[in-house]
Amino acid sequence: MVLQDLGRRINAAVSDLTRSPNLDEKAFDAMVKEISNALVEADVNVKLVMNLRNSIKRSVDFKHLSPGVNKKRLIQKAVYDELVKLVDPHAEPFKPRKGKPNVIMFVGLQGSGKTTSCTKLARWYSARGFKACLVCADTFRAGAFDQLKQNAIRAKIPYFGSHTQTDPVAVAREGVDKFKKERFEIIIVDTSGRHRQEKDLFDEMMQIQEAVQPDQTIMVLDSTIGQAAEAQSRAFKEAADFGAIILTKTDGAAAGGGAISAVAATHTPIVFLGTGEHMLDLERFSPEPFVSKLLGMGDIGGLVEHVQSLKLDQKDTMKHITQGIFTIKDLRDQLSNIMKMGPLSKMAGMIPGLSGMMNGMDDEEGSLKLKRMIYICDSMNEKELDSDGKMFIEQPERMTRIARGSGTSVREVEELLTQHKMMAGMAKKMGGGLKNMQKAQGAMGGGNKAQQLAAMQKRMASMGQGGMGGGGGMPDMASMMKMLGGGGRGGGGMPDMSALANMMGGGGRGGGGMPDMSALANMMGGMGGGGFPGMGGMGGSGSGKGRR
Ligand SMILES: Nc1nc2c(ncn2[C@@H]2O[C@H](COP(=O)(O)OP(=O)(O)OP(=O)(O)O)[C@@H](O)[C@H]2O)c(=O)[nH]1
Repeated sequence: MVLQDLGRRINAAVSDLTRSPNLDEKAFDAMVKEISNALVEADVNVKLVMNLRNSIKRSVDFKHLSPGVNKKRLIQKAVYDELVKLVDPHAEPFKPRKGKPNVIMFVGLQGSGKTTSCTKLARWYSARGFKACLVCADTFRAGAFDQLKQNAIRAKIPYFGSHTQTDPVAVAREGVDKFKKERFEIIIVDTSGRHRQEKDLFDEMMQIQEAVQPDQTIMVLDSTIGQAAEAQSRAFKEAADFGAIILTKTDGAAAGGGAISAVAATHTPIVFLGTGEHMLDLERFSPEPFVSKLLGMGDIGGLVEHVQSLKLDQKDTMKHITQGIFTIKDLRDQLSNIMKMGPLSKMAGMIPGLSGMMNGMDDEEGSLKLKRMIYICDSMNEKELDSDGKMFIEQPERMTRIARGSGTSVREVEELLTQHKMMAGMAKKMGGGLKNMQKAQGAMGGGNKAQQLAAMQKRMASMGQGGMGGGGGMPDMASMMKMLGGGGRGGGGMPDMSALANMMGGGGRGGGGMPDMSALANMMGGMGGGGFPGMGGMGGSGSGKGRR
């Protein structure tokens, strides 16, 4: 059972209860029991589970409920709040300052995912405008420097290390001094791991700490150890003044839930979760978004952040859309942007209600479909790409040529052109409306969109809406629209929520295709750079395996 399954189980328990006609104390007790069992199976400490169970029961005291109270909402809110409490370390991590050198030192047992996480974090900061670099002070494991070097080159991060120096303290000092002189802002020092020798690990940590004076020391913990993470994080908290934790491999094990709650219980801040082997598989940890995501309520703030960090190139397309134009090349650019965002299943977790819907959807299938669409575009000549697609209707033989050139079928080419036609129609309708939208956005004070959306999500959560009990895991779009200011069809400065709703419905019209991640994410996050609604029907001709 992976973390997602834990969320689904809790979600199902709450939804079953709130939908049942007899919402009585007996049914409520059964729900609390099911949630507790799921948590214990995810290796959450039994004592913590008992506390959670008692707190939920106290919050929803059936004997003293006044008749007018909305039981459903009260129960959803109690479960949400208690889960947040369970994973909240109540400790603020260090925040790096721009324009200053911030030294971050990594420690952890061998194989915990330290070197991988160092590079992920350097890339994360680099994507957010920090000048980041890596120092390899792991002189213990042969090949450690080469591994870091390879990762760093792939992520385009400057690095320092030595094949000959055997003293980790000397390498760390030399590397940090060099990068400080070169005015790097995030200097990440990777140290050697030990195999179950905590004393050695902490001794070396102290020595390097002494030499490089880190602003933050991060311990990397493999979350598959579940609640055993408590002992390690407790020892670490005592040894490191500025200690924070990254929990890795949360993608593979339900025990991640146990590890998160165990670390939280020691009040050591959890800064990030490792969610896979890929460079982009690092998610900032924050209790409320984490629980929202776990319960299928999405993490809009996280989605916005993710999209912004990808620095997607939308300039040409946006310029076109403001003029009411949408060429096939624009479609191709959007398809590539979707590909850059990472596996569809991961994106889905951030979108309210979507993770449940994507249940069973195959990432490989989705990305294959996208690739074939890109191949089709790549087989077109410049004139065709810059066209509005009409030339294919006038000269259908062009389709045959392209199908042959791209190794696809004429039907697939037709589908792509239909998709394009629909989007071009939307672009035309939007035309100048988008310009107004950007103007209005400026007039709104240019506030931080990510913050606004995160606040909105918080509000949704506290209202007990969203994925839980929203009927089949879908969010309550009406209230979401209300919260966003009444929908923006009139170009009033807010995103086009009707298009968003369509996309959340994921190709509903087309019959179980892929939802439009790029457009959705852009609409939510890329207001400055402009939104891009309208690919809801994509995949309508797809495999139909979106909802098995
Ligand atoms: N699935 C998954 N695998 C991960 C994650 N983080 C790291 N890994 C994998 O875990 C393995 C060990 O990672 P390393 O980064 O080499 O571990 P390390 O702690 O630096 O190891 P030493 O240098 O030997 O101390 C590698 O195969 C990584 O790809 C994660 O979040 N999810």
